[in-house]
Amino acid sequence: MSPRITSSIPGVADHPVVTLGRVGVLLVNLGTPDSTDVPDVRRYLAQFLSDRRVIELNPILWKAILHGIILRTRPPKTAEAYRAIWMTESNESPLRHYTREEAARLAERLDPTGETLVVDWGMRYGTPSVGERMRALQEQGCDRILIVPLYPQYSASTTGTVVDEVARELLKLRWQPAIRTQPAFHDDPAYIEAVAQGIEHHLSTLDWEPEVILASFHGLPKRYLLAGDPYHCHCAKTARLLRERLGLSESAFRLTFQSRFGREEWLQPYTDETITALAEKEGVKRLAVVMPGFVADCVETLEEIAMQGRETFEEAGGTHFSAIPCVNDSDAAIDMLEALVTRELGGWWAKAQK
Ligand SMILES: C=CC1=C(C)c2cc3[nH]c(cc4nc(cc5[nH]c(cc1n2)c(C)c5CCC(=O)O)C(CCC(=O)O)=C4C)c(C)c3C=C
Ligand SMILES: [Fe+2]
Ligand SMILES: [Fe+2]
Repeated sequence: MSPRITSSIPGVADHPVVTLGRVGVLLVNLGTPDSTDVPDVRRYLAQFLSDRRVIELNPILWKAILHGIILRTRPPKTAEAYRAIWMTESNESPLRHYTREEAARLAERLDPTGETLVVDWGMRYGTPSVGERMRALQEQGCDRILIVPLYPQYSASTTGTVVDEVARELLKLRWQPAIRTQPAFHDDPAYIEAVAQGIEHHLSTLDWEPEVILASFHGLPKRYLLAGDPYHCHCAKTARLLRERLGLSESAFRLTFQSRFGREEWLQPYTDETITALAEKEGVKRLAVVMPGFVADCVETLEEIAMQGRETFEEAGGTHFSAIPCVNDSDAAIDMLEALVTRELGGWWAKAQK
């Protein structure tokens, strides 16, 4: 057990006593609306799509398009997609549900008493915010915080903006905690193993075998790749490592990109076009899709792929379709997080445990 350093300011009677010496781990995911009501979805999209790491356009022009067109037309459609996948029992989106469960299960594994290490979770957009959870960790005596953006592949539009937000929070503080950030884990054996095991397990529950498996990643404007974003390369490496681990050929396991937004060119090949072409041009009847870029199931996996993707495939002549669940809060996912986090904490946690 760690000896705690207790600090207070002599002579200032009402100064809070701060117990230091704990380590905080903050899992951060993208974000999600608080409900499926159109105003809540609009508020969430407004915050998300105002982020200049996400939309790299002339800010004045984009503000006019966002408020003049997008936030008038998109929220009802997005709200409908969320309604189709909402977890009614806990009244929340799957992304929030699984992110919270991952944090709870990781805490249980690492330090069930919370004596030396506290695991928490937050969202880059919407609630609970990154700043709110960082403050909560500090209030619990965490003077060292590991930030874990839950994106295996690095992109400025996801990982980068989480780190920006953490830095903005630090700007407000006189007494800052020490910060570490979890690097991309797109090629980490623990992550590849968790996804591969998820694929194998899911396929073993089907009474048919896919002819092709698509590894479908969230897309990104091609412009961002050309500007130096490593995301495309990270996705390609993940797909190759998974293909090798599963022992599949390049035509049986293919890399695609989903979730296009706007009119410009995004990373190719596109998932929806590939699904149609596989059925129509290659005569593929049995297709499975895995989405390794998402640690937790969300509107993009459950609605866009599991629902719309199936419809697209069946309309094009396919007969068997299955969307493979993300690692979510499975044992394999917690094994992966435990491996990543303990490695990244290194001496930090060892010190707290002394
Ligand atoms: C230009 C817009 C977008 C970029 C760039 C972008 C990058 C990006 N996003 C994810 C992960 C997720 N995105 C999700 C939803 C979502 N993404 C965009 C747009 C961009 N994403 C929108 C408009 C939406 C909202 C839904 C919709 O209207 O279609 C989600 C799901 C959130 C949930 O609550 O379920 C995730 C996760 C990555 C990994 C990424 C870049 C690599
Ligand atoms: Fe997105
Ligand atoms: Fe989408």
